[in-house]
Amino acid sequence: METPPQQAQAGAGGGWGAFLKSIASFNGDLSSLTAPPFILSSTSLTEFSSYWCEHPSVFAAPAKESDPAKRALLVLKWFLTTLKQQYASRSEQYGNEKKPLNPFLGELFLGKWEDGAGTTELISEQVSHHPPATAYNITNATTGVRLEGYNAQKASFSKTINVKQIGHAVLTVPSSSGEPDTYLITLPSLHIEGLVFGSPFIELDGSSYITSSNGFTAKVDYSGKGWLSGKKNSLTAVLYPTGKEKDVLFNVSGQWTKTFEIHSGPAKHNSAGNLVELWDPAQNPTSNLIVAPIDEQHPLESRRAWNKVAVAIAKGEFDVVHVEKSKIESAQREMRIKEKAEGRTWERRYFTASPDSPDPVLTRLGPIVNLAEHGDADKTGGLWRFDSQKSAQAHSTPVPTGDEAAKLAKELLGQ
Ligand SMILES: CC(C)CCC[C@@H](C)[C@H]1CC[C@H]2[C@@H]3CC=C4C[C@@H](O)CC[C@]4(C)[C@H]3CC[C@]12C
Repeated sequence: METPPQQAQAGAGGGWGAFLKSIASFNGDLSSLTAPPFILSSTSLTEFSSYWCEHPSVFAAPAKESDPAKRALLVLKWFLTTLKQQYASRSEQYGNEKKPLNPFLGELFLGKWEDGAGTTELISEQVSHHPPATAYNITNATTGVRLEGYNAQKASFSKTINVKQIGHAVLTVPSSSGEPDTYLITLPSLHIEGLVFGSPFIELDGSSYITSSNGFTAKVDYSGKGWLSGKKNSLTAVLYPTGKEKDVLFNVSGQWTKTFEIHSGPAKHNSAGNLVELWDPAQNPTSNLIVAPIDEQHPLESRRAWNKVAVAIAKGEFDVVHVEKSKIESAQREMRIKEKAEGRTWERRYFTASPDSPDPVLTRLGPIVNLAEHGDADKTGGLWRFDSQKSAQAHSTPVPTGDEAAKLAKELLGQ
């Protein structure tokens, strides 16, 4: 169905070669990259928020653990299990990484998981377009475990595409003994491998952190092929009481695409005797996200809004792709001009940008993981927080149908 890279390279007059040249001189805004057709995905970045919770029971598990250090370990374990979905699922599914659709302001992706963990609700919204930023909120109804966060990307070119993630996530774990735990999570940097061969895939770089209000910090180090372990997608992680990096309580090692092992104590003592757990994604199938059928969705929901583009991509009709994308882009441009003239801004449906006052979570935990108090708000269009009042309002408002839906689709998406 899709044109393999080699063919496209040979057939389309050096489409891939021209693309490689163009990225060598681009400005850092990934959404401005014009990629050759075969690398286009019909999935929008707003959908990527679901990667945080493809194992809802692992997500919710910390709520049932009474020991604070073990709770922090379960949070670290959950975070590590999400990496495979986040960063390798497209290459595993299609044979290579693809260029996702660039969401429009106000784009929504809504869904839920129903499984052994009960109901877990996903809300994802494009909260900024210049710069592009996506915010999400995921709540497990049974335990009250809740993740919220937002992210943007800053890319640079040096040998390949290097992506720094801007933004962070906050996990709240209710506890039976008083105050809920708050975990502040930072995001890894990544780069694209395999570019010159026309089969791009992701490798993670550097470190990321999880630090908690109950006094534990986890540091995760990423490395690829030809570095330390020599295997691609490698990771090591340590969990320690905040400020005492030498007092390693647990350590993790393995590959984020394959298996990883958790041992108690520092890595130098690792043996079968202190193995706490081995995580094998092959033994832990992901839970299926339930999304409303397209004709029952809100006109701004991702799969409904991009449906014509997605169909055209699947058929390989790239002139139609271009026409349909342009309709959305120009309707959006006009909407922004209109808003400006009327002195208003687009009302986000589920999130609100915090005012300039210091954010309580970032003030308390940010310094431990090198995150600024203002959350790099200038690079994400704001410091975005889930707004439960707005959400309640959205939940009680019926999804527009008929003429009302048609009017919205026309005005906002040019459809
Ligand atoms: C495929 C090549 C040629 C084109 C470049 C595509 C770029 C725009 C793609 C490739 C991989 C993508 C990343 C893959 C995974 C994630 C994790 C998710 O939680 C936030 C978005 C983020 C960080 C994506 C941002 C966009 C991204 C960097």
